[in-house]
Amino acid sequence: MSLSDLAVIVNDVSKCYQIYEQPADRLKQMLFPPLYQHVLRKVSKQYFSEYWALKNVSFTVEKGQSVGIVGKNGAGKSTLLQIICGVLFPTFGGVQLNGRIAALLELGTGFNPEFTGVENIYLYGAILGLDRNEMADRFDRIAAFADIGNYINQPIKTFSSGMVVRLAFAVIAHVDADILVIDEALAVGDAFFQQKCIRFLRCHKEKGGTSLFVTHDTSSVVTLCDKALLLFPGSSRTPIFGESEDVCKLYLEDLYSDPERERILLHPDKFQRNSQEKSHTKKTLYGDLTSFDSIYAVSTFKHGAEDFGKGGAVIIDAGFFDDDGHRLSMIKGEDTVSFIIKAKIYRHIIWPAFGFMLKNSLGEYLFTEGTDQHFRSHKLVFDENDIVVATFSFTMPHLFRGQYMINVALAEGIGDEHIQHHWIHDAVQIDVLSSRLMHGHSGMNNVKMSIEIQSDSFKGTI
Ligand SMILES: Nc1ncnc2c1ncn2[C@@H]1O[C@H](COP(=O)(O)OP(=O)(O)OP(=O)(O)O)[C@@H](O)[C@H]1O
Repeated sequence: MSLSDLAVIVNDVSKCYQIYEQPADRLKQMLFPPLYQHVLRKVSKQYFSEYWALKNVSFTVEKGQSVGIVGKNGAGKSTLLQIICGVLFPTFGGVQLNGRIAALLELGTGFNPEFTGVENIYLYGAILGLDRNEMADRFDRIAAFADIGNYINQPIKTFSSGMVVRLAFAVIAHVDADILVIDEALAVGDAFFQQKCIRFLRCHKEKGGTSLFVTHDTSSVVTLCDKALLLFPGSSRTPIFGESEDVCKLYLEDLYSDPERERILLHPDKFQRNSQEKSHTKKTLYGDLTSFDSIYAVSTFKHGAEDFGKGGAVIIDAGFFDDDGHRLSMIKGEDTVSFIIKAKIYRHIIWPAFGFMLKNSLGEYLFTEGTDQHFRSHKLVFDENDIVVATFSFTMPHLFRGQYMINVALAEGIGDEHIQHHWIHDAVQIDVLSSRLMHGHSGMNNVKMSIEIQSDSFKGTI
């Protein structure tokens, strides 16, 4: 691999912070630096202790790769990103970049709180090397992406943290950066904005762009990143760089091997079987699943959501309904529900097919359903001015905690050879308020659980 194939080269980077116990020590260190102490013939004294946040970090990122940076709190992830972006100097080592970099670091970095959103867009552009005309060309797209309405004309200091992230992401998404650096920013925006950012990041990668993310969410690293870097607090271990899945496994191992966590959880002596239980040789316990409901809040149809299509039909409603046709705003895992898509037809359509896709916060499709194959033999035709309604009835799956979105679509044609007449991103939102799942994407329905204990120490049977 030649140097020109690399976007980022991090070469033996170390960062030492000086820790002062009290503010006066910082002043003393400034007034009496070691050389001055030498001149005064005083015994050289250091008023700070050293903390090595990073030690000997080296890795390279190829053009077009996405890299996730993981590690426990205080492992040095943000420090490393700041060094890569050039806002912090390393104590030793260096970073080489090949391409234009745009970063979303700590909330509001690069923005002036006194300036309006509009002024900050131009300021941010200037920092990234784009002149006023170049930014003016992109302004409408940036404002549409940020979607913060008239707040864009207000000073940034009046923005909520979510609005700051929306604006910052909108800018870095439109400056034609080759390398994007993002520090936990996606966790701040709302679910619709997150989906928009994920779509943008996938698109950036498809076009050959490079990205570096800091996150605590290993599933997003495995899904979005080719490689990952694991850092350890206080540089206690050598950083590990490798395939994202392997590195995330090591990160989880590191996280769960915390001795403090084990000390709290492992008290075997506190849990003894009672004497009555000891009189049995076998005991079967049945799981009480009813006390662990999965409960979801479901939005209504989002009019004006992002969409595309040829316009031969327009989806005018979508949502969850019960058997009596009432729209549902609250659903439990395993409830029987109907997901309904309603459309108005604007021209003659042959082989029409409805579909919907349930996505997690990373934009991954967890479930997709479509009418295409099931209705082929009916040789369906829709005509201008028809109102058509597709109903999908099913038992609601158990979902992991988080926010989910549903895309809805109406296409014409068979299989992959079809025209999308109307596709709406994020038409309906599901918020999981409680979940019986501890891991994974979704749980199985109608699960019965039991545990049988067989032991020689038991006497008798139940
Ligand atoms: N300016 C500073 N002065 C002194 N110590 C600092 C400074 N900035 C960071 N540190 C320390 O360096 C270590 C690494 O901090 P950093 O913010 O890079 O970690 P992180 O992995 O991003 O943590 P988190 O996941 O909690 O955001 C921490 O122990 C932090 O206290």
